[in-house]
Amino acid sequence: MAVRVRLTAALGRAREDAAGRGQARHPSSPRAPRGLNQQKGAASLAAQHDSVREREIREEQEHLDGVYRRLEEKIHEAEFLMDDASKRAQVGTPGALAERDAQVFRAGVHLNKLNREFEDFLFGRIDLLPGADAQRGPDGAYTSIEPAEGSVRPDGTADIAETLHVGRMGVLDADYTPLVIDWRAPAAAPFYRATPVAPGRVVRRRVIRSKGRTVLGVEDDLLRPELTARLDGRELSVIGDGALMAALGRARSHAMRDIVSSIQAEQDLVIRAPAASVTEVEGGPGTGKTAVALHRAAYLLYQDRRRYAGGILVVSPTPLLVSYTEGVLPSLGEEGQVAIRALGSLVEGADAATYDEQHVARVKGSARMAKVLHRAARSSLATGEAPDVLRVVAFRNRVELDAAELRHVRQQVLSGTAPVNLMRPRARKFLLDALWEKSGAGRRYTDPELEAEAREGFDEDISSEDGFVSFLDAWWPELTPRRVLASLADEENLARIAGATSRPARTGRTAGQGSTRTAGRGRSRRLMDADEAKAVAASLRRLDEDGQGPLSVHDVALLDELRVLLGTPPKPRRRETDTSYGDAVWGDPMEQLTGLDELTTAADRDPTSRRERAELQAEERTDYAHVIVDEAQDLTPMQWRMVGRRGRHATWTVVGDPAQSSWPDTEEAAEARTEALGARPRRRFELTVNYRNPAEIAELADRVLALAMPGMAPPKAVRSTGLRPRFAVVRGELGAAVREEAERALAEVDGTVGVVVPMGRRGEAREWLAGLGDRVVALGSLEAKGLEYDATLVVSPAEIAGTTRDEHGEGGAGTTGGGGAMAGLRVLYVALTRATQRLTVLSAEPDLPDADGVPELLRD
Ligand SMILES: Nc1ncnc2c1ncn2[C@@H]1O[C@H](COP(=O)(O)OP(=O)(O)OP(=O)(O)O)[C@@H](O)[C@H]1O
Repeated sequence: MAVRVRLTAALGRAREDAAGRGQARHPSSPRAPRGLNQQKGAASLAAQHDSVREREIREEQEHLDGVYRRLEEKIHEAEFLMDDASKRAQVGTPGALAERDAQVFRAGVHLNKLNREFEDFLFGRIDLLPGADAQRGPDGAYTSIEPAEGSVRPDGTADIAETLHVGRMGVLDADYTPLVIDWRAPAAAPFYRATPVAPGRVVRRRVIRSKGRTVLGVEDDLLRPELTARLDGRELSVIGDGALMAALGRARSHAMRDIVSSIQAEQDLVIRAPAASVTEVEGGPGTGKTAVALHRAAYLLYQDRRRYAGGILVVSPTPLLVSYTEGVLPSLGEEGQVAIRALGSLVEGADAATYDEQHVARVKGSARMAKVLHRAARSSLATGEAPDVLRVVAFRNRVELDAAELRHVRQQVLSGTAPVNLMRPRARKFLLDALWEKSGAGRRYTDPELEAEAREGFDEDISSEDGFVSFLDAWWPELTPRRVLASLADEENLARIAGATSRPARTGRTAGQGSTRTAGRGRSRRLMDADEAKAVAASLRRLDEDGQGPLSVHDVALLDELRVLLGTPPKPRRRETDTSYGDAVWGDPMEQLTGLDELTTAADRDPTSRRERAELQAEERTDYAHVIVDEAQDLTPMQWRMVGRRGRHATWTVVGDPAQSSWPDTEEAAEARTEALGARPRRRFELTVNYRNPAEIAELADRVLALAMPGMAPPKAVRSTGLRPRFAVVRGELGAAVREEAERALAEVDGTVGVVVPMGRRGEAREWLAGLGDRVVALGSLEAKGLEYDATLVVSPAEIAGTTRDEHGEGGAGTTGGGGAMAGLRVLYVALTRATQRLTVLSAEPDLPDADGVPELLRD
């Protein structure tokens, strides 16, 4: 007989083993001191539990064995298809080759998927009441969300009508009954969405833990605890402590895991939101924004592979976050069509990981830089190297344009709006006009037709003169973004272009508005003050005059802006028609195949299409079908412009948390974001539960939130560990104290330890921690974004927040006052919310710790 115990109505869950392991989370069933008889009773109950648990695991194992038998059949089928396809290749007619290519491709994709060893291929199950109608969907499951009338009898009993197993991909039995439903299929939605308040047809939700082909355990949630439900005549049993808590309690590694088996209802709504226009998601630290964004990418590909063949771009703030998250999509069975890029790597050839000092970053990221670069692009032609006289021979006479005349011609050319490099034909034409005028030849003709003929000859003669061609090359050279950026390392040049004076420049929106005057005329509107120009120019001296050298993350957005301002020769646009097979459109079919390198497709043998495909890939790097922006609160206006260009025709998912923004000028960034996303309609979602931090850590972080964003509601921490944050004070040398606390944290947790230091101390911190192993990492405060560790050591909150004087170059976050001070507190908030288990705060003198070591900023 199955054992069934009802637990709190509030939780709406029942646990078979409430007498034992489940009690810590269910205060309504406290562990009472037990007498001997009670203990005996408990022992026999426990034995029963164990046998029910074993039986349930055995049943799931049988199901999993059946699934693998079916998968093996499919693998044999795929191998047969591959074999057959390679024989067709020997026939050699174009029709046979095309057919073979399609077959190779389909079989390869299939084989590749099936061969992938998922740790938990099958992870879920739902037991359902009969549906309100008897309709079945394409995956063989009933489509109705609501139960049929009368499915629950008046005495509170009901029969389970359908059991669905949920996994990483769908598997149908030979007779088309669903053995496993893909987690993204509509039929799997109730697995994530059902709650005790709105259970729909779901009576029991089960998470199955397996490794390879072995089922290790099951965890159940009872969604309708008031029912006595039977499956095949036997009462439904309920096992385990709950999958979510089990997942959250696991030690962390340096790679994010997928959450496919425990996605929560509010997260599922975001993942499955229709991809129309812009989906905006806000939520505090640890609410699963990054996880949800990545699962959404997998969901969108599943829903509409053809549409998203144009690529999905995930924009991440740092390379660290890219490498932390990049395993999630492959674990969900999706690779190839999703590019995860750090902001510093969005431009081809750039791979920036260096950070500018905050006051420099603030100027480089600001929208006024667009104006500065516009002027720079146009004034870069007028360098000292440009020739200042043009001499040609026309009608056997010498014709000459002097410096003033050439300047006039350049201004005329630049009055157009095209990108500078694309104005070269216009420059050529205006030069010829000026030479014709100067030669006086036009005045000799009264007949316009004759004049036009003579002019045509004149243009041809002059244009083919070597002297004219080399003049044009030197006078209107092709400019590269890197070179123009490097030209701003010259402080005088930058100050002139930016109209810099010693008076402070107006920041934000107003700074660049209203003026049409150009730097070339020397009366330009002021876009920077003298100090700003000096600091920005100095930061660019890392580059040589060709712009080669280490770029900062903020330089990359400037390069992208210049790329557009300067222009590149247009490429022929074409869509990916020659790589489509049947219903699906894919990148390169051969990339999907496993162990089949010896086979080539007809497309591969054709050099033209190979080139076209390479061009297509290059083109796709700047134009995606869907753009996902993670940590969106941190994009500067210039970065929004850069990202916006990559999704001009895209749908968007934008996730972020204003309370974690390290950008001081939030209004300016909001405007840039609006501009990047255009007038597309927005759909907003909020995530409210913090899955990362235990309540004890969240509570401390909330104090900083109250300072940084007064009135903002923090997310609710889902669990509590009873471990309060530790406060320590540096007594001697900072490095020794950091090392000691890091060692202590390493001893306390099994997984990772993150040591968050002010940006300027990154280098030192790595040395302090040398030799402690790869479980511990040192991070600058801005690098901690999005990451998490089992234990975190936060070093000098005041210095991280920038509330102390910055003596370390890149140091504190908010040294520029006003918005900068608030931004600094938000950076501290990020640092304090990285720990999944333990947090230590190490204070130095500027933190003004009290007798308990609690720094001033973190006191109540
Ligand atoms: N439904 C879930 N089941 C299991 N784990 C979850 C779930 N949702 C989130 N998590 C875990 O919570 C942690 C935080 O998730 P994530 O990093 O996506 O949050 P975030 O909102 O992006 O945080 P931040 O804003 O601080 O970067 C991760 O370890 C993630 O795996």
